Amino acid sequence: WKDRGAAVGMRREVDASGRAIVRQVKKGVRDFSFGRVLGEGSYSTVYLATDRQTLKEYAIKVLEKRHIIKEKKIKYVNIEKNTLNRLTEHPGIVRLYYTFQDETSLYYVLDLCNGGELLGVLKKAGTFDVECARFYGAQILDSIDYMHSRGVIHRDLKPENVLLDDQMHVKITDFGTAKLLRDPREPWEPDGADRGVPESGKRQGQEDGRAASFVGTAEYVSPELLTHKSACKASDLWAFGCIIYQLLAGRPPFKAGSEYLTFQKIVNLEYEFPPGFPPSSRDLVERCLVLDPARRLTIEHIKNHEFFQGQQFGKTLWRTKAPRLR
Ligand SMILES: NC(=O)c1nn(CC2CCNCC2)c2c1CCc1cnc(N=C3C=CCC=C3)nc1-2
Repeated sequence: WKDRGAAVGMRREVDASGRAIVRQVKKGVRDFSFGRVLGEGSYSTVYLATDRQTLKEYAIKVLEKRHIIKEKKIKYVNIEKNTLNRLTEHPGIVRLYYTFQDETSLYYVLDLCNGGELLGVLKKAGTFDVECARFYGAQILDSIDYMHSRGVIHRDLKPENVLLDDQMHVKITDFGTAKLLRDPREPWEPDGADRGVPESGKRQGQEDGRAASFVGTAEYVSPELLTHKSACKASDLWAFGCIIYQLLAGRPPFKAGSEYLTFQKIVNLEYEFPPGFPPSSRDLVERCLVLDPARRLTIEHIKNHEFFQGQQFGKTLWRTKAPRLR
């Protein structure tokens, strides 16, 4: 597990002859003071942390080596690190600054998102109006567009994994479930290879004894993942449709008393719009929540949909002030 980020710190020291020197050093756990826990996964804990030298605050994800090895999760740890290393230049993706390790743990030093989860903000507001849903929808879509252009399928997009920074702008996180395409231009892996059960995923056995495939969070899982056991870029756009619906309705479109019943609703496309759901938003959701991934709206079609009329994407979008949440 090669650490990332060459010597990134500068440390003032005095050499043997008493001369002041500046030495380039790798950051390590001693360079940070750790604060409260921001979140816990089945094999990682994320802490608020402050760089003792620069006083800059970060989120540091700590993974326990012994547990990762015992649970055979080394592959997913590397998928997350390789994914974050591919996604370095976008304002809507949590940035990985550097990694280091000690004898017991691996450390990822990441952007801190003080605004918490989009889900928490939505729960407080109840529902978003169209202006807010359009702004947050645009930032999420712009981030998905960048991920896909870099050959990354997130596979577990949901409001809990959409964080907010100090400006209440989107920062997408948790790439332990991601799929890295060998060729970024492909919508999926040609050989359909898609195996693995990372942190927030569930293991789905295969009747024919084939290796288990990854399934994300029940409410946002795409029908193709449930029926064909493989994800493609359009699977993230299914989740996008679920998120837009949830921002405006205050609840996800597919939710039942158990995961199995939720999966049934998804594969049968069993959902309704609440009264008063805005018509152009309804049309967009209906064109994303299409069972056949090949017939789902593409990112370009979504950007040109009436719902996003007048909405800027790219650099302008990220310079726009977040709308006030009513
Ligand atoms: N799994 C991760 O990589 C991760 N997990 N968290 C905290 C989770 C809490 C539950 N919902 C999903 C996120 C983070 C990160 C990335 C890096 C990261 C950066 N900032 C925050 N900030 C938070 C602030 C308040 C509440 C929750 C998170 N959190 C994280």
